[in-house]
Amino acid sequence: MVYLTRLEHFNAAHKLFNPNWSREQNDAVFGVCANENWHGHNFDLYITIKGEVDPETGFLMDVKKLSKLVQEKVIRKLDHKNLNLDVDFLKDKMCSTENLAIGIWEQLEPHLPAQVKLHCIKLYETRRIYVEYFGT
Ligand SMILES: Nc1nc2c(c(=O)[nH]1)N=C([C@H](O)[C@H](O)COP(=O)(O)OP(=O)(O)OP(=O)(O)O)CN2
Repeated sequence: MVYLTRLEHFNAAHKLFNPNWSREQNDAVFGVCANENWHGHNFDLYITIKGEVDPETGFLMDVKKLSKLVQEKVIRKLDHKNLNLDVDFLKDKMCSTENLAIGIWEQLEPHLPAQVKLHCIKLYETRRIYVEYFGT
């Protein structure tokens, strides 16, 4: 079994805000991240797939094709977007890094070629904050 990782990148705005709570409760729980007028992040997204090496190519999968797929199925929906307002797969969800990582997995996993499995979505919200998701 071999593991292959591709790094992608996107910028997006969001706020952490639970619409079922009062302004005060949101401020108390999320602090500046609940700022009504949004804040932004430069996200780094590490996509790790696993499987066996094809002896004819030496590849698990052509990483350029993986990148194209991630761009098409994930980055296009997120880059330069407002995560609370613009992203169909986050509708009615809290825009945390955890939910974003899970959503990215769900967008990508069904489209991978049969010979590879998705191993991990690792998503950096800031240099110091990241989430790893390994599926259900
Ligand atoms: N479990 C989670 N906790 C927090 C999340 C999250 O997605 N999951 N997100 C946030 C905020 O979005 C926040 O914007 C984090 O950024 P920041 O405070 O800038 O983070 P850093 O600690 O890296 O930066 P400092 O410069 O140290 O403030 C909060 N919590």
